[in-house]
Amino acid sequence: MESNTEQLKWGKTVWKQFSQVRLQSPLIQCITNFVSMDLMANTLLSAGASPAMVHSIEEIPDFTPRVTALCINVGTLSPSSLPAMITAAKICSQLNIPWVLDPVAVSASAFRFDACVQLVGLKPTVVRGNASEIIALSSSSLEASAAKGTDSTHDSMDAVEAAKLLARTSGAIVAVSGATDIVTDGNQVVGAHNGVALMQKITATGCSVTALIAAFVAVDKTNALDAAVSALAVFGVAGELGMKMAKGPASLRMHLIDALYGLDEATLQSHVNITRL
Ligand SMILES: Nc1ncnc2c1ncn2[C@@H]1O[C@H](COP(=O)(O)OP(=O)(O)OP(=O)(O)O)[C@@H](O)[C@H]1O
Ligand SMILES: Cc1ncsc1CCO
Ligand SMILES: [Mg+2]
Repeated sequence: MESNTEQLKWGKTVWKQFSQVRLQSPLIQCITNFVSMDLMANTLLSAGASPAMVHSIEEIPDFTPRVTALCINVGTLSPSSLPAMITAAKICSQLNIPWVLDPVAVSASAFRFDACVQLVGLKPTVVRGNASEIIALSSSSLEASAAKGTDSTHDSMDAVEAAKLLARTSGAIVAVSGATDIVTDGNQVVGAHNGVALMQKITATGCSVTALIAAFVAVDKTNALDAAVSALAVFGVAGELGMKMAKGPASLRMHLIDALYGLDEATLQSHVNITRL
């Protein structure tokens, strides 16, 4: 357990960044999968951000330069959706707009693996995946991964070295979700221990926390590591608070969103559990 002073410091950082999201209401473009759109948009709205699920390649040259941050998620990737993702990522990289990549089920196929490798090459600010996704993406071959679907078959702590390697080779901040959420720039490693296991039984909680990371990075561009830690901690605390009222995954989904919307400084500070690893 980290010292009280360290916890208090993290509590202040997390609250400061969350307050900025509420104050600035950053416009977050999400090019995401069909499963996650609803939960992702509602997560962003309850956190105070402004979501826009604008996907069409025809709209990207007009729209993407005006967003505060972009979230790209390959969950239901197709040959027709990939060019829009690449175009939007290129615009963000050129215009210094932060963007975040969620490599959902990166090992599902060679097409998806190659697409994720290409997107990582377009310099995302943050890459957030579950442990199996980050382990697969950090290796250079598709064969290395056992998990082919969207759920992790690894513990997040098993992915620390893979996350550091991916951060060093890509230049991105890498976040791994799980019982302990891990965030690294390739050197420092921070663990956020909030959340409840039942969050894994609600589809798209991972996708939604990636979008929340985009909202936090949008308001603190120069400190993407802390922003990613803060977003993961806030979402985890909302899960813990929601769990007090939930009867199962469906009601947890509802109560998590309510808890995120109503989260106040004192409650956040007393729940945040972040340590350097
Ligand atoms: N065992 C656990 N204990 C506490 N929180 C957890 C646990 N597992 C996952 N979480 C939390 O659940 C959320 C989703 O993480 P998860 O690793 O399930 O993402 P994912 O596999 O990418 O999900 P999806 O693909 O369905 O969006 C994160 O906020 C994470 O911190
Ligand atoms: C279940 C599922 N399939 C493709 S994307 C997605 C949402 C969780 O990642
Ligand atoms: Mg996922």
